[in-house]
Amino acid sequence: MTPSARVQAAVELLDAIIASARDGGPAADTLIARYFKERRYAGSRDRRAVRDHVYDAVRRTAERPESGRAAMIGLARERAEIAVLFDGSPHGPAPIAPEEPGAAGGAVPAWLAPLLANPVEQQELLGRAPVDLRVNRLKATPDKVAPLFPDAVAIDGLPDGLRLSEGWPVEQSDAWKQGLIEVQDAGSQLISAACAVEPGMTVIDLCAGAGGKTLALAAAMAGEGTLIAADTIRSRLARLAPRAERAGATFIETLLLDQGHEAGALESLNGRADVVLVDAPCSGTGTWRRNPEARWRLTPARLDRLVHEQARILDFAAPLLAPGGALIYATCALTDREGAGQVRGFLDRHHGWEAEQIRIEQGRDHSGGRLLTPGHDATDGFYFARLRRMA
Ligand SMILES: C[S@@+](CC[C@H](N)C(=O)[O-])C[C@H]1O[C@@H](n2cnc3c(N)ncnc32)[C@H](O)[C@@H]1O
Repeated sequence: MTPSARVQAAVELLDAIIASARDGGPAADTLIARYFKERRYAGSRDRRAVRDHVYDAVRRTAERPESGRAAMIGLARERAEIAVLFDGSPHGPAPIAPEEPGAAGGAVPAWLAPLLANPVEQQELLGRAPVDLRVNRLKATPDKVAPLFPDAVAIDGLPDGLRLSEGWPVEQSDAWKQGLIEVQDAGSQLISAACAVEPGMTVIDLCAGAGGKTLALAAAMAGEGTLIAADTIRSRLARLAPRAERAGATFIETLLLDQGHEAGALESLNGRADVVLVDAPCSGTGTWRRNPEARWRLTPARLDRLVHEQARILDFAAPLLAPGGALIYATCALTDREGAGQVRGFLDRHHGWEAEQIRIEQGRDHSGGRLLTPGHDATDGFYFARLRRMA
């Protein structure tokens, strides 16, 4: 592919990503993989260059653009080496007309910026994310794993954490294939640590997804006790089984919940859990480093729906706790409505509960919980709180 043809390919991909963001379709990574599957003539350097163009354009554009071409023209207006590739050559993009609009630059959509928690460094939400590993204590120790990754550096506050540079192909390593390590952002690892689970406990990961945090909880429990991973989406829970197998965490039980009827399926667990983790579905504002087009998907109406669902999940989680047990509420969103506001609402609705101090050094105290941000902590952004059911 010529350099101009790569820009045109980025324009076409951006059109698909914009439509998918508008219509709730697949993520950008999936669309890029599909695009190249149908274009076998593109070599690995072409693919990398097109992908870089696409993500550079997505990162610099806060609001969903009119078109892929507008998104790329916005980038070209900042980068002369891209602008010259709009040259009208075969397979390349047509020259940019003098008045032709380009997408405006920015980090956070205008409607959303005032809703982010005050300490959040908004410009830093779109930086490059490193690859963080968690050593799986069920199969390995940091001493055994660290020499396998000589470039890795330690992560403050996480004895089992190791950090590699962006794009490291961890899943091709023997250590990953053997289940000695998991790829897990340091923020997620800190949330699992804040759960403070111990061997022998009864623990419920209520929004387990494919089990990223469940596996960290399993390792902290040393494989002893009861660990239940629940979710409403069958395909997500199904992805946990092979991961648990690889990690040697076969004591995990899964529970598929019926959306809107969760309390019935959970009834037999009422009053039994020492720890319940609610890693709630959210706007994902803390993960834009990895999914920058997520900000093109979010709308005020979708945010309202998420806030309502988070409160509902907290309400059916509460009865599961034994007296003295802890409900950990976590969200990779950085809006106060999804974080501090949910905790305040929960404490207003439920008596006999208190927000506990979280004893980790990373992050900042924020309205009864803890805030992690890419700018302050070099992790994905999270808000989390520990709510104790008083004995
Ligand atoms: C932020 S993701 C969880 C990520 C996961 N804990 C991890 O560490 O990889 C939120 C999850 O909540 C699930 N979810 C949404 N509504 C739910 C509900 N009413 N009850 C349980 N899970 C729900 C979603 O399917 C999604 O998998």
